Amino acid sequence: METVEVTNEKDIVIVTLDRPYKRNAVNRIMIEELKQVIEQVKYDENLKAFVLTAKGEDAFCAGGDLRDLHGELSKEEAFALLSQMRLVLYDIATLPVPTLALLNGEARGGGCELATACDLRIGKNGDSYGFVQGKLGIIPGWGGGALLYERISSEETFRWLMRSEMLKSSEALRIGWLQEVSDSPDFTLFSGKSKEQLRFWKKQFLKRLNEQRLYEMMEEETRQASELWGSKAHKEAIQAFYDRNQKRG
Ligand SMILES: CC[C@@H](C(=O)O)C(=O)SCCNC(=O)CCNC(=O)[C@H](O)C(C)(C)COP(=O)(O)OP(=O)(O)OC[C@H]1O[C@@H](n2cnc3c(N)ncnc32)[C@H](O)[C@@H]1OP(=O)(O)O
Repeated sequence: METVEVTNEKDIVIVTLDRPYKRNAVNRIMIEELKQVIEQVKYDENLKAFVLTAKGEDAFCAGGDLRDLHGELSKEEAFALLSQMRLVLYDIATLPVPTLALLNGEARGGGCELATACDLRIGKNGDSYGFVQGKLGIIPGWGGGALLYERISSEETFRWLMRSEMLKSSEALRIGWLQEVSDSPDFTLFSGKSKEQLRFWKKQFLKRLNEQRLYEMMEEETRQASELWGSKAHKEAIQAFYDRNQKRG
């Protein structure tokens, strides 16, 4: 694959985002490749656990690729494109095995949404993470806000989405978005556990989740994000990003 690397270590699938030169931003090719990966793992009876990480030291994922997911998309085009990635996140969140995001670097926007689709998150000391969409004139486009309500308290979710700021790993740990902070995140959590153990624990974990309600909340979020996609504030934010990078040459 061009933008995603998939390895399998004793039935633990490790998916590594592989666009480090673009801070692992999610472009259309990566969406397609993630869809293919999820379609495979969803039905893999041998699967014990699912790990999501990324190449490079700087970023786990800088969100949607602002060249692909630009402001000129119509509401309908934005909804269709955002929905593809939303369905990937929903499938990750409802996999029948434990899922773990090993955050090799910062996560921003959709990168936080993607990490939040996993059951658990381990980050690195000193990194930062932010649902920054509010500062870009939009809201999470892949249903990540709805997922966040499943991971941390409603009040902290509400606050983070409205603050739209980057949080240091220590703060992300305090609010319960990170479960661990380490200099070298790994998935030894799963070591020595059988498929039966791991799948049962995930079955128990999913019992508290109303999957239909989550699906509907995620879809509603994508629809609202699409309504905002062509807004002046969003177009200006994207232009500012282009201009910033143009100036830097
Ligand atoms: C649908 C997605 C939507 C959602 O649902 O919520 C979102 O994800 S909204 C959030 C979108 N993401 C962002 O706004 C982040 C944009 N990027 C940045 O702010 C900065 O790049 C950075 C992440 C803070 C890193 O800054 P810095 O260390 O100064 O590196 P560069 O800016 O030079 O980036 C290196 C390289 O990567 C490219 N890049 C980074 N982020 C993106 C992106 N989101 N889309 C496309 N490309 C991205 C950047 O352009 C540089 O490449 P070159 O220009 O080729 O050098």
